[in-house]
Amino acid sequence: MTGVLEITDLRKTYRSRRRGRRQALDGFSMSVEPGQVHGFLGPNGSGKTTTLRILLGLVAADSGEMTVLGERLPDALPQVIGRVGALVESPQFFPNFTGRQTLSLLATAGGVPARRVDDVLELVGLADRAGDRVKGYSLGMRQRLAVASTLLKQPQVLILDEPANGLDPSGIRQMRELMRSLAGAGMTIVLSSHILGEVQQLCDSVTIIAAGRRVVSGTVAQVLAANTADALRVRLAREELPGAAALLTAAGAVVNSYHDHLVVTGITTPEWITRTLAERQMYVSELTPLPVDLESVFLQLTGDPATASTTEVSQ
Ligand SMILES: Nc1ncnc2c1ncn2[C@@H]1O[C@H](COP(=O)(O)OP(=O)(O)OP(=O)(O)O)[C@@H](O)[C@H]1O
Repeated sequence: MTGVLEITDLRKTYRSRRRGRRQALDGFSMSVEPGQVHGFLGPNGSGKTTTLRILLGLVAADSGEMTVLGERLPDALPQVIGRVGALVESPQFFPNFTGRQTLSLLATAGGVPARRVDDVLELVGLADRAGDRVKGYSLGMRQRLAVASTLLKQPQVLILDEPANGLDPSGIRQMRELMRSLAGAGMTIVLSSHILGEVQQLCDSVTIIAAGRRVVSGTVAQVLAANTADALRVRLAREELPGAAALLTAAGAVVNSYHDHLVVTGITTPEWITRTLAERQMYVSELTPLPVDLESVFLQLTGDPATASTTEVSQ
């Protein structure tokens, strides 16, 4: 075990009288190298939050091994927790406190020197608004205040569950810049997210989980390269799409139909498509290789229907 964070064969089953037995983690493993921004991705209910809660000692695993910064968890949690910042549940702030008062209170409670408050306000870009009450903050500012609260103790590892959830594009960009500057300063960041385009832009490496098991992990470039599907977008007159889809499918291609085009995979020679359709007097108006992105890889590997509709719209 060499990474900053190592998880091996983690298992967890929830048992409740009302909901019965639910296996949240089924032999899940994950590894994060130092100084990386690591995206932890999976469909709803795949086990992300359970993993993060187990790491932080909020829930007990049934079995498996975990280390953070070389310390074995959960036994060494008291030794390591001071070096780990985490945001797994949205923190509640007093609305009438200012940002600075909020952090000062947390610094005092955590035995952190008061001068650190201004440092973290600067780091998260809230120094100018530190004297304003939290109730006047945007959601993005509150999220950055929450991240600031985890930075007070100068952690080496930051664990964030959906840090960009609910943010508008400018809030997402500010959060991305914050993550980049923290990683640039040497921090290792693990973040779960559903915003796959954002993860692709921000993260160095990813782990994708589905049904409590790891389905893929590696650098973003490796994951994309290993899952390139050679997909081609084929456009024809709309009324010809159903006939063309049937013809290409019968000839051995894998075809997905969209309202104004087809996506064809499993074919390495685009000329074959043009010829096969032209022989039936169907003429292609566009034939374009589709760039593979993390969203399509995620969909392909997890079969997540929630993401499928997003993929369809964006093609
Ligand atoms: N306290 C609990 N009691 C019973 N079942 C639970 C509990 N917490 C989670 N589960 C179940 O465990 C599975 C994994 O849930 P988890 O919250 O870890 O997934 P997730 O990947 O974080 O999902 P989301 O993206 O929706 O937050 C789900 O089937 C969920 O219903």
